[in-house]
Formats: sequence, structure tokens, C-alpha cells
Amino acid sequence: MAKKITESSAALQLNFEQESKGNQESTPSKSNQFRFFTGVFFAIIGLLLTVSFFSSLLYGIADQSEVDASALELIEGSDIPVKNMAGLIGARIAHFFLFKTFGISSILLIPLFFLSALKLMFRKEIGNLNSYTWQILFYIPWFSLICGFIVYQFDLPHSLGGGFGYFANEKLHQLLGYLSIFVTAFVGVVFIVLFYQLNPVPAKNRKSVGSALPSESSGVYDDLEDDFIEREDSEDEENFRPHLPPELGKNDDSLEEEDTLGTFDEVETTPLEIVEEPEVEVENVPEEDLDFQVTVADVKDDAEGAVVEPLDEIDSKANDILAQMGPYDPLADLPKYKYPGIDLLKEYDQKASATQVTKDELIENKERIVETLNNYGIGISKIEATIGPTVTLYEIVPKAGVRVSKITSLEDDLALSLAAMGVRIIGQMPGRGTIGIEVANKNREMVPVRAVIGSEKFRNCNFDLPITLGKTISNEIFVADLAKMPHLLMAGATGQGKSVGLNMILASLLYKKHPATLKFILVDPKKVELSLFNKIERHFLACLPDAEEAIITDTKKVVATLNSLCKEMDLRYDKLKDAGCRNIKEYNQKFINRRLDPNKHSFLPYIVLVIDELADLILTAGREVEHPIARLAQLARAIGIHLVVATQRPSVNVITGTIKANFPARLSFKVMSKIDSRTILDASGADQLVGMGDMLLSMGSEIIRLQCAFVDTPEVEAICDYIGNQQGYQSAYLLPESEAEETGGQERGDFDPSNRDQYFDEAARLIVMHQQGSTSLIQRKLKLGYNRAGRLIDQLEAAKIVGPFGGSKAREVLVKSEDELDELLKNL
Ligand SMILES: Nc1ncnc2c1ncn2[C@@H]1O[C@H](COP(=O)(O)OP(=O)(O)OP(=O)(O)O)[C@@H](O)[C@H]1O
Repeated sequence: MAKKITESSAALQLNFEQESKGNQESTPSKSNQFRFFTGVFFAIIGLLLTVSFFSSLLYGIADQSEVDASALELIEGSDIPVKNMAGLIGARIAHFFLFKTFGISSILLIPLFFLSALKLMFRKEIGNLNSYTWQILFYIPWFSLICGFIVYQFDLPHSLGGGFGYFANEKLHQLLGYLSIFVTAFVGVVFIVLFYQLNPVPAKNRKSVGSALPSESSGVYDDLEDDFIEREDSEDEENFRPHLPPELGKNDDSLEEEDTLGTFDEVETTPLEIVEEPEVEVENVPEEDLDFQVTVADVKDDAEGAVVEPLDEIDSKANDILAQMGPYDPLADLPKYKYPGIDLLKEYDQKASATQVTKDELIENKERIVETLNNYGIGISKIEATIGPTVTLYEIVPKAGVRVSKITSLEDDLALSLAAMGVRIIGQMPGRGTIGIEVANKNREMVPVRAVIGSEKFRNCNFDLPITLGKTISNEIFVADLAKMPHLLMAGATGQGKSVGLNMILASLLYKKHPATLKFILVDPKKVELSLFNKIERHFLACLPDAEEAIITDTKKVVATLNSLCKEMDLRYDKLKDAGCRNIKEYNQKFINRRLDPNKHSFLPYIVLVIDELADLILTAGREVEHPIARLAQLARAIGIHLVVATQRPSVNVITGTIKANFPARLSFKVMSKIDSRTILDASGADQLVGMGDMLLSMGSEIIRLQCAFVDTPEVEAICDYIGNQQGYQSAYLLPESEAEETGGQERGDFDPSNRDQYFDEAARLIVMHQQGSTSLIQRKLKLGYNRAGRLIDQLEAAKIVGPFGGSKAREVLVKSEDELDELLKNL
């Protein structure tokens, strides 16, 4: 595989150097010069147009005969007397534009040339150049037509509308008479309306950071630029624009969602009334708004909140480089990368799968709740229902004097009388002054992944690591930032939707992140769950330098990978310290602004470690896995390493205190017992869920119920194929070699006391105490994996604490007392 190196970021740079278009050393200065001179050329043309147009407006008639001269005369005729301040050429240019073609509206070309020059020379953009270009290209002929009409009707100077305006009006007038002006005006209005609908006022996510970056392109300028800007000069984020399939923009019935709220007021006195809440407004969004893209500006937006140093602190050299080369563009390595489109996701007949909770079901449930509570002497003054995809939430306001605990203790009785699964009493609803009772719907709604990933809420969110899991019980799309969680622990009995949940998290990130900004480490002891993601190895995966496969299925490799990730964490902290930054955002921002030495620093992508089955790992490798996971969970958030760990066995020996304490965000699908629910959520309730993606998410003190969206295997496959078929990096992102790996090959004879295993002393004491030289004793008592315990016993042998391997018998223990051992250890 790839070369062995010790620092992943360095490896990445090494690999990219051959193919990178954004290679800093080889081309940028050349292409920047080219760009600058093209800008100068544009400025000169702009100036020439300005002078020739304006002096032609003053002296045009006087120059008329000269401009009609032949081309030969033009070359030879330096003595032809012209009044135009730009000479004969100026007079001819003005004549061409003003008289022969578009008339006075050609003046609009002048700002276009100057703005382009400004962008090319100084990377400054006033407004949105692409938008101007489109508009000017429309308005020039359109104004020419309008002016042509006036010229035609009132016999005004021809140069007002130009030849185009005049002759087009002549033809139009013949065809339509005076109606022609209305047709022209109508075309203008249609253009204005369509244009502003398709190019709404730049939204928050379009802004560019600093004045140096251009704003988002609508793509027109790409084509214009192609003619005169080298493609590699890809500081402009146009180059990274994903090209989304047309389906993305169409009205999507499947995205329609309903939020129905039924209210039962005054239950005992008034007839039941169900008030339909207005439908939640869903996505009829113009095509370009559906782009899943990260632009340089977005990567820079990632650094929002980062402390920007005052100018006087900026190293002047760095400033020069910045001015010369522009900001570093992390996306330039894969400039043609296209984000997956929404059309890869299956479109379900939403009408068929929509919530089918009938009015009768609502009324029946409400009556049963009221009746059951009445039976226990609890009066209710108000009851409201909110219909979700899987459950309906009944919020009740008990009459004065009723204790909340009295209601919460009736969960089982309510479940019995409602004859429904999934009855969960929430107790007091946070901030609402009501008590919530969730009851599973008879017919549940499947939430298609397309509806959540295609939702406006998800598309528009600009979190660092945006994930969408599904819908809340009030039918809202749930979007969260994994970077803020900052790690997620998932549990759920087998078959309850964990793998689908993990796929949702991965798919969300794949839809929103560029390969340069995110890497996954996938640990899949079940071997088949995450194998589809193999295809995106060279885009999104990270692994050890000597790994045969980027997805880790072998438990032994997991330990090495976790240790390596810890090392990556330490290296990142060193870099942050050296750069004087507090977190990855600040650091990357500094790197983009070229204030960090590229020989020592590099752009750091986020790393998300996904473990599909923790139980397997803990049971086979014990503390060897637990220790690095806990360490990463404690420390890694600031340097952009985040963990998503799933298990089907939420027992205390798997989700240990250390792990739990470091995972504030915990997600539970249905589990088998209240105890399991308490282990994962510190609350009961997960045992009452109804399965198939029904889940509870606990973040701090709040627990919310969600219905996970359903992402099917073919959909994940389509996303991975789409990404995998594009140009990727030369290899997966390489993690540094782990210490365990480095010492792994150590033979008995090479025992280096200063480099002994961290559990060496503990193991030695254990062996001496039990007077039993057994690997399995070390494995059991120290909760280590077999390999590690074997290595320890080899080291103990080399240190003459135990004797050599004796076949089926345990090794002889050569040190007979703890005092003797202390002496030996002191001398090591
Ligand atoms: N969000 C969902 N919506 C609808 N159906 C779902 C959802 N999640 C899971 N299911 C159904 O449940 C089945 C099992 O889901 P999944 O494979 O994710 O379970 P799991 O918890 O990973 O199980 P295991 O631990 O055995 O791998 C799926 O094949 C699917 O039919």
C-alpha cells in the first residue's frame, strides 16, 4: 500500500502532490500572473469602450464617414482625421456597438469589463458578477429593443437603439403592430421575475469570508472564465460546484409532510374538537437551492466564531503570500468533485405511506386516557394531540391538586387500557406546562430518507458536521450537529434499526461534506454492515498505512487503529499548540489564510470514527479498546475527532462508566429491558419503543422521541457508487502508525525495558502474586486482548520474571516475592 509515514497529514500532502491541481508550489504563482494580466487586459478594454462610447456620443456624426472606411484604410490610414478620443479604432468600435448593433444599451458592457477586471486582478467582487453577467446579457438586447421601438416611432437618432433594436422593431411592428411593445415589455417582466426567483438575494451560506473571496457563482461566469482563466486557478468556488441532476429541483410530493394537531379543550364539558394545524410548509425550492455543496466560503464559514487576529498581528510575509496566491483552498485537490444528488434516493408514494391516524382513533385514545385517569381519581382540564409519524403525543393538563408522579406511575395501566404498544409517559413537557403521553399509531408512517435529506432545513443548515436522523413526533425534520454533540452512543436490540440509523448519519454527512473536509474510520466487527462504504475509500475513509482494507473488521486491527487515532489526536494538539489555536476551526482558518507554515502544518479534515458493534470489541479486547475510546471521547472534540459508537448490548460491562461519562449524547432504539434503557439513557422508556427506527435521543437533560428515516441498502449503494466513481485521492487518508503497531513486532530478545508495555508492572505483580505464569490470567484480570497479553508475557520472560513457554503447563514464575519484584522493577 502507500508509503509508511508517521504523520497522516504529511502523507496526504505527499500523495496529493502528484495529482493535485491546487498544488501550491508548482503552479499558483504562474496562474496568478496569468489571471492578473487577463484582468489588466479587461480593464484596458473597459477603458477603451468608455472613451470610445462617450466620445462617440459627442462626435459620432462627425466621424461617420471615417468609420465606414475599409479595413485596409484602417490599417494604413493613420492620417484619417477622427474626433473620437480613442482614435479610429475607438470610432469604429463605438460605431459597431452604438450604431450597428445594440445602441446605447451597449454601455452596460463597460461595468461588466471593469468588474471582471477587478475580480481577476484583485479577487474582489462587488455584488455577484455571475448574476450581473446574466442580467447584462439580457438587458443589452432588451433595452435595444425598447429603444428601437422609440426610435422607430419617433424617428430619433439611430444610435439610441442600434441596428438590432431598429430592425427587430421594424419586423415586430410588421407582425404585431403596437402590440410589439407589450410583448417586449412582457418578456422583460418574465425575465426579471424568473431571474430573481432563481437567484434569490444571497443567503447566509453564500457569503464569502473576508473580502478576498468571490461569492457563489450561478455557473454562467464559469463558462466565460473558461475562456481566459486556467482551470487550475481554482480559488473560485465555482470550480467545486456540484452539478446536481435536474430531478432535484422538481416539486417533490414525497417531501410533503403534515403536522396535524388535534386539540380537545374542556374535555368534560365541551364536545370534542379536532383543530387541524396548517401543514408544515415543505420544499418547493428552486433547483439551485437544492445543491449540497461546500464551497471555499463554506469551509471558511466553518471557521465562524474563530477568533480572527487583528491585521497588525498578521505576519507581513504571510500577508504577501495571501495577496499573491489567494487563500489556501482545501477543496482544490478534487476540484471536479460533485456532491451526490437527491435523485439517488428512492421516491416513495408519500400519500400511501403518510400518517394514517384517523379522527376516530384520536377520539378513542383520548377517551380512554381520560377514562383511565378518571378511574384513578385524576381529573383533566385539557387534552391536545400532536400526530407524529410513529406516535401521537397527547398532552394533558391535569386539574389542580393532581400530583405529576401519580400520572407517571400509571404508564402500564394506560398501555393496558389503550391496548397499544409504545405508551410512554414523558412527565412534565419541558417548557409547556403539560404532561405528555405518547401512544403508538395503529398505522405508522415510514419516513423516507429523501424527505429528510431533501428537506430545506437540512439543506440550509451550515453545521460543521450536520446529521439528520429523521422526524420528531411533531413531524419536524430533526437536524443536529455531530461536532457539538460531540460524540454519539447508540444502542438498540437487534433488528430495531441501528444499522439504518448509522447509515443515515453517514449518508447525511456524505451529502453535506466534501472529501477534503471529512474522513471516516469505519469499524465493522460484523463485517457486512458497513462494507458498502468500501467504494468511497479514496474519498472519505481513513486507515492505517499498512491496512489492506480501509474498513476495519478485524478486532486486532481495531486496537491499533484506536491507538493510531489517539496519536493523530496528540499530533493535532501539537499543531494547534504551535499555531496558537484553541480548536480545529481556528486552526483551519489560519491555514486557509496562509498564516501557518505548510511544511509544519496542514489543513485538518474532521474525522468521524464509527464503531458498529462495541460489545464485540469490549469482550474480545477489553481495556485495550475502552481506554483509547474513553481518551478520544474526553479529549478529541476540539481537534475535530468525533465518535459514533453503536452496540446491541447496552449492558454495564459494555457501556462502562468511563465510556458513558464521555458520551453526553446517547441514542436508543428499542431495547429489551428497563435496565438496558437505564444503562443507555439513564431513564426508562427505550424498552417501550415500537421498533423499526423508533428511538429516543438523550442530549444532556432532555430526551426526545424521533422516528429514524429509512435509508435502504440500494440507496446507500447508489450514494457510494456515485462518489466512488469520481476522481479520488491516491489512497485513503493515512493515520500515523500506532505505538502498539510499532512495538508489536518486538521479539523477546529485543526487549527494551524503557519501552515496555504500559501494563508491564501491573502484569508482573499479578503473576508474582498468583505465582502463575499464564497469559489468560493477564488477559482476564487486566481485561486485555489475547495479543496484548501474549506480548506482555513475552516481555515478562525477557525480563526474567517468568520462565520460557512450557507447552500445556503454565510458565514457571522466576520471581518469588513482591519485594524481589520491586527490586527487579527498580533496576529495569
Ligand atoms: N427507520 C426505519 N423505518 C422503517 N423500517 C426500518 C427502519 N429502521 C429499520 N427498519 C426495519 O428494520 C430492519 C432491521 O433494521 P437494522 O438492520 O437497522 O437493524 P439493526 O438494529 O442494525 O439489527 P442488527 O443489530 O441485527 O444488525 C430493516 O431491515 C428494516 O426493515
